[in-house]
Amino acid sequence: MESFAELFGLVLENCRTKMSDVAFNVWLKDIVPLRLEGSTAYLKVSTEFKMGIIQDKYTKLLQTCFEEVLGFPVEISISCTSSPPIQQQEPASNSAAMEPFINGGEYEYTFATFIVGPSNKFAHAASIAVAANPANAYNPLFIYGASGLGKTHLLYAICEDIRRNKEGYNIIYVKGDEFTNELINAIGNKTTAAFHEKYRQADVLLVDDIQFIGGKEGTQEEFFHTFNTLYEAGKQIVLTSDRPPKEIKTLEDRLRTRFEWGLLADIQPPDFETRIAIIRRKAQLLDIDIPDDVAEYIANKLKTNIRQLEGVVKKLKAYKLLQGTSPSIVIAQNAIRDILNDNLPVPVTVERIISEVGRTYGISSQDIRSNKRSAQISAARQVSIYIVREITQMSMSTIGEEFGGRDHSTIVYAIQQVEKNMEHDQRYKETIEDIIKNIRDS
Ligand SMILES: Nc1ncnc2c1ncn2[C@@H]1O[C@H](COP(=O)(O)OP(=O)(O)OP(=O)(O)O)[C@@H](O)[C@H]1O
Repeated sequence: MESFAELFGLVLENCRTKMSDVAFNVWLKDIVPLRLEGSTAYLKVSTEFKMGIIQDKYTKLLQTCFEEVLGFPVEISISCTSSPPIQQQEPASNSAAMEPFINGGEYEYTFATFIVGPSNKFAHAASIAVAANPANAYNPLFIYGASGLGKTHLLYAICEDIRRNKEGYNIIYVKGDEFTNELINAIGNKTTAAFHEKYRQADVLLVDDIQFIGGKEGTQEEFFHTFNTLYEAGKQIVLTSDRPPKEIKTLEDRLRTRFEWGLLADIQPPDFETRIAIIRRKAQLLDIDIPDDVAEYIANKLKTNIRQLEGVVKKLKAYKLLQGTSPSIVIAQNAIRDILNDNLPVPVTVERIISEVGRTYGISSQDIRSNKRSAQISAARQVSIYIVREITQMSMSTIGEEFGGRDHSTIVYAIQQVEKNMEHDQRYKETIEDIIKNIRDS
């Protein structure tokens, strides 16, 4: 289970099946899960009155439902917002690299839990070599492949392996878009020196989804220097991307060539046998029996994304816990339908587009929406308007409203300007195409 909140969601669903809807909605629905510590579940509600009722009437039920989900008994400790605060143990917010090591051990992203097949054995072998011999095997190691095929898993496995075997190594894991955000914040807060310091002191730097720096000039400049400093100092760099460097449009040539200096390793969608092995492994971890015909059915239906395969197994486990139904082909059909629906693309919002354009040009969303007329802000605003039209197909007047009540002709003019610039300026055109791709892919 990814988090206590998610797990508590299952517990609540379980409770819901054992009481009336009204009672559930009145007493249990709004409970806030705080944390699970040892075998005590800490929960919070909004009033003392609710707290009293739950303690008197529903503790037993909650305990039963917890035990059915977790497989072991728990004590319930419930507080209310007006009672003295309980110290919450939040994980350190800036340690993305620690995430996989504190997930309660349900599914650690290690080499041991990575199933190797023909589609990923090259990337796997390269990752093992890099972890065993940082900076002396392949540098940089560039792993690429479509979403959900195990790139992040391999990065975490490299981190974990080095952490275990090379004492004192400074390992930094960051996502491409977080690197950009951190840089923008550092510029805003005048802390760029600290930013340089942080990244240039890494012994191993792992950047997940590096494609997100494409088209962002300031970030590329910064990353170029970080890359050179680390490379020249003999430090290991590992990058992942959804495509090879030559297909990341608007990546500066000097970065593209550097990314190709070491080893490029691709991951392809898994073959049938690997898909079955992954389903089996996940089922074993979640302690659920999946008959062969059901596993084969799932493997035949979901061929391109391992995250979805795992999602189906999790759903089967949830059905078993909540409804007592054992995995069958019919249940698997439902689970697959749920997963595919969950994965329908989320509609892109205007805010999302503005913020992506803002990040590319180093301008805040607020300025893009404002009436400020500086050349840079106006240019970013025009690009935002163009992309909103491209992606959402909103009417000109609705776009005008989104951008602070601008009239129809201003919107038409902005779009025409961008189209004109795109015709004459290849680089400008590629930047816009890349922003659109980033938005559509994320
Ligand atoms: N070969 C494998 N063996 C076991 N589990 C795997 C394997 N490949 C992927 N997974 C699991 O599939 C899920 C998705 O993998 P991961 O997050 O690494 O994909 P990704 O390629 O980084 O995707 P994205 O580009 O969307 O971030 C994870 O839970 C991961 O553990």
